[in-house]
Amino acid sequence: MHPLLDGKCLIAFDLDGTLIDSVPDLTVAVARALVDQGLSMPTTDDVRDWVGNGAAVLVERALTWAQGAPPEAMLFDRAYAAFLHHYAAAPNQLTSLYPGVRAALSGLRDAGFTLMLITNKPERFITPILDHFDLRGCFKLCLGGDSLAEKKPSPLPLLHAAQVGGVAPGVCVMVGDSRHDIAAGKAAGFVTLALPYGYNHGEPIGDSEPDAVIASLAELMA
Ligand SMILES: O=C(O)COP(=O)(O)O
Ligand SMILES: [Mg+2]
Repeated sequence: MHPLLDGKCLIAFDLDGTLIDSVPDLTVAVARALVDQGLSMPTTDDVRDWVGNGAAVLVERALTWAQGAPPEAMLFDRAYAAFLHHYAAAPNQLTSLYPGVRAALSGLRDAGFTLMLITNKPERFITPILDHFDLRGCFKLCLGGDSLAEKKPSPLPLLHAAQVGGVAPGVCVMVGDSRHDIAAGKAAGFVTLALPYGYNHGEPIGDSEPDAVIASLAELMA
């Protein structure tokens, strides 16, 4: 077991860039949404840097990139609706689990940890994706970016998770790939563990000063 899990009982996991490599499917949905508006298509590398603040900000960043200026409200509304439509049609076509995820989640659950999922993704996409990978049963609670009044980097969803788990923030851990996970974790009083392989706007996750950077989820059980 990783030493920072000592004495802890609740672990909150981020989804995109932490458990799943979702950028290929996000790219297809964003590209289709932009083409629907007569705009040009981004690449996977473009989209990777736009992920992390939820779907609305993703679409806003994509439109700003395509037009060279922030979108007007009507264009945004059309493109956002198109993105939701296209992503809902194929959230799992090209998405894969990162190495070590399945074994770590089942191992930690069997070791007695309460596992929760806190993503900035819209809540409606959580169940289809977790069901696809047969992971829904690992989590006691799953929160999306629109489940509560605030999303990460706000500590609100993490504090809510601790409350639902009936434990103090000091015995909770946040595991994530982006500065928003680490900022939320620090503000909530959680221990923070970071993965370097995900999506962090092109910055090294160590810059956010998590309590530790681990190479993969396998290190949680090692
Ligand atoms: O939808 C996003 O922007 C990212 O979601 P995440 O919080 O699971 O990384
Ligand atoms: Mg993430």
